[in-house]
Amino acid sequence: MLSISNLNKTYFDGTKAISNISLQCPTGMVGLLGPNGAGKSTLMRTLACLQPPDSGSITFNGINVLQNPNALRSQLGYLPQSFGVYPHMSCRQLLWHIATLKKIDKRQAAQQIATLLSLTNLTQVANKPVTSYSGGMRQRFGIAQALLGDPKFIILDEPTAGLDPLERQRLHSLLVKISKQTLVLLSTHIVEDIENLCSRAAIMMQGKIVDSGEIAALIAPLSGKIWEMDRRPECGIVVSESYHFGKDRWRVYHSEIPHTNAIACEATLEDRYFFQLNKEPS
Ligand SMILES: Nc1ncnc2c1ncn2[C@@H]1O[C@H](COP(=O)(O)OP(=O)(O)OP(=O)(O)O)[C@@H](O)[C@H]1O
Repeated sequence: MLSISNLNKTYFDGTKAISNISLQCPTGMVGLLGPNGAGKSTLMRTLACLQPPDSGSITFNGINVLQNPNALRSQLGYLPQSFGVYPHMSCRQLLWHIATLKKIDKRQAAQQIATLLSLTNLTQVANKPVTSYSGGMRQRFGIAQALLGDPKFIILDEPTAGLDPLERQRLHSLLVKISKQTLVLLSTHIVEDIENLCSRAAIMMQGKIVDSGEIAALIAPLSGKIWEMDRRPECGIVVSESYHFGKDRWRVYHSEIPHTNAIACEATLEDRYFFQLNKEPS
């Protein structure tokens, strides 16, 4: 269980990136949703012990993370939004280097590296420098290094960025499997991925958690009140305006049918997220 209490972080220029955040995350996959600049990466970097908060506390399975960051680091896998790699080192060499830093026993490291290369579909190119990789291949290397050492807490900041649909699907299957015994904190702008993969989610805006919990419970207040229309509605609250086959499509929140042509829809996490975005002052 990850437990965050009253966490605050203000940068030197006065930006309050995290504002009194409290959150409980049990084992499983937890989604972190929020618009650009909401503070998601700041929160994840803080949880990964890469920057200290100004105040607050973090515990993971009984470890006081801020007092004992090394105890967390040995159980942590972290994929940042962007990362650098040593030039000229191959993917395999880099994974061995990281395995050494994580103090993984040599036999276990050999086994894990072979498995992770296969799971991330990098075995064929494992001896090429990571700097020569395409964006998606590089991202898959990032995922492999995050999973090295069998971590009990995995933080993934936009893990599917740059992945083609097949690789994205492979990663999803892997994450669902891993999260049966591991806490996976997943931040992505693809709301559908969070709805499909996670049992719980937290919505973050302007440095604050505005709602969190089981995804079914987050969506429940919109249930039976979401309608889809091909024209701008005259009543109700517009949740989102999008396109399908190039044609306008509005999703509307209203307690009763807003127009004879409106189609009743199952409420989604995306509806819930847009509903929240519309409520918050920007
Ligand atoms: N090192 C820094 N110094 C000053 N301000 C920062 C720093 N890092 C982030 N910020 C600011 O903190 C706020 C939160 O940024 P953060 O990167 O955590 O948001 P985010 O939710 O991850 O955004 P995105 O979805 O765009 O990645 C933003 O206003 C950002 O400009």
